[in-house]
Amino acid sequence: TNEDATRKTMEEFSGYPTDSHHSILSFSLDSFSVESEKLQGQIEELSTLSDSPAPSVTRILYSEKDVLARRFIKGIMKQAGLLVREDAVGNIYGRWDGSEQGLPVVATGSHIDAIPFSGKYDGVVGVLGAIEAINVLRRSGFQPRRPLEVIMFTSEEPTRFGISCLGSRLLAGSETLVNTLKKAADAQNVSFFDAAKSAGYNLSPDDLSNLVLEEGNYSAFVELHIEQGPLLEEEGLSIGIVTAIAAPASIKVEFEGNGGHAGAVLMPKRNDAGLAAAELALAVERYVLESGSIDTVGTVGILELHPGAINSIPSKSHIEIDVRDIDEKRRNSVIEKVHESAINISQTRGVKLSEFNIINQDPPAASDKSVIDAMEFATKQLNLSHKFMISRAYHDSLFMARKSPMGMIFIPCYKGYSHKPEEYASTEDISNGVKVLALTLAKLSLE
Ligand SMILES: NC(=O)N[C@@H](O)C(=O)O
Ligand SMILES: [Mn+2]
Ligand SMILES: [Mn+2]
Repeated sequence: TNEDATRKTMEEFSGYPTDSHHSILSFSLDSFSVESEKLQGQIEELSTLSDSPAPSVTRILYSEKDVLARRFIKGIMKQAGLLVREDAVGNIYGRWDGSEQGLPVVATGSHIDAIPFSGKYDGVVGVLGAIEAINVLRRSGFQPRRPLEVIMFTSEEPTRFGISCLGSRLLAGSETLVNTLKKAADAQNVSFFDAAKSAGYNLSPDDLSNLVLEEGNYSAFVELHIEQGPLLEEEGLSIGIVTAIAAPASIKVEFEGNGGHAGAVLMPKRNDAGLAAAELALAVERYVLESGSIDTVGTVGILELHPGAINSIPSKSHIEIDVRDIDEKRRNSVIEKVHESAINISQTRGVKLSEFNIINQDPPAASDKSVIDAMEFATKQLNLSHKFMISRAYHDSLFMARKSPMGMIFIPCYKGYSHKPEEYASTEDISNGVKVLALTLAKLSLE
């Protein structure tokens, strides 16, 4: 019965027979105390390591602020008694060894990089909250059987080199990515390897290939994250148990026309690369809306014109398109239509389609039943309201799912805001998330 399962877990949990279980049960969970003020202080302190003014946060991969933030995280991991190490690309690991050596590890983690002018909580709650979850378990006298590990992944955000989930993708193994990184450069034309070097990561392409995780290295991976949507708040629920992560794709497109004088060149004579980009952006919206499902979303987050002068017809345009859906086939058919459109637009407007490059086209990921069960068990033990839901944002979990049973825990955030300074999650909601994560890790560590 469920009662026996709970009693069995609590027995394993505390290592004491449960004939006097009443106090142990209440003790165990009651002793689950999150130092929420301290945690909030850490979130605030980390948010000051930013290249944009408060309340916004901007923290780009391998920037000076990123290096300071990494040092900050390693310090807090050490304070939590974790064994800290880093890999070649700067994924940072904090381990708490289990009572049984050599068993596959239960891991948790997220990211601390932040896109331009975003908020304090995206990713950060899943790193600082994970370290606090370890502290919660230590304070309650728990002893892990399988080792527990907190991971801070390098560059979940695609800001600097246009590649999302760079650190976790490499752990999942991607020779395509290794080859892409060999020639990758940022907007200032700094190469990936030079940027890494400037941050203290002296690595070679081989180092990247060698990062791939061995099968079975992790027995489970759980990521705590703000929902980045409004549902939990709207429905007054504390916890979201994520069952699947939508499939993201990103495309880079460039058009080239022959530009010219905004006054002197008459409309019939123009090959305007700017209008080509604008027309394609609207086509993205049209195809997404015509997909027949609310789950299909499309965004043109970058649209740049060259030379970028009011009185000069754009001779070049660069746009970046983000298309997502929980249904991979439906998403891919949108991408095909967008590609056809780009070709048609280039022909009708007499501009050259100089680039149509699909940077990534990732499959969706499903959470694993064993991890979902552990998250549901924890949420119920803590008497927290919850729902099962999908993640429309992508996360490092999308790639960890390729190497380990995966699950995610969502907490509500203010009006579902994210990727903007108004992003906010309450101390109470964060604490609930930390407790659910702690109990989930404990259960998975004993299994
Ligand atoms: N979680 C999150 O914000 N991930 C982003 O990088 C995204 O664009 O989904
Ligand atoms: Mn994000
Ligand atoms: Mn994130």
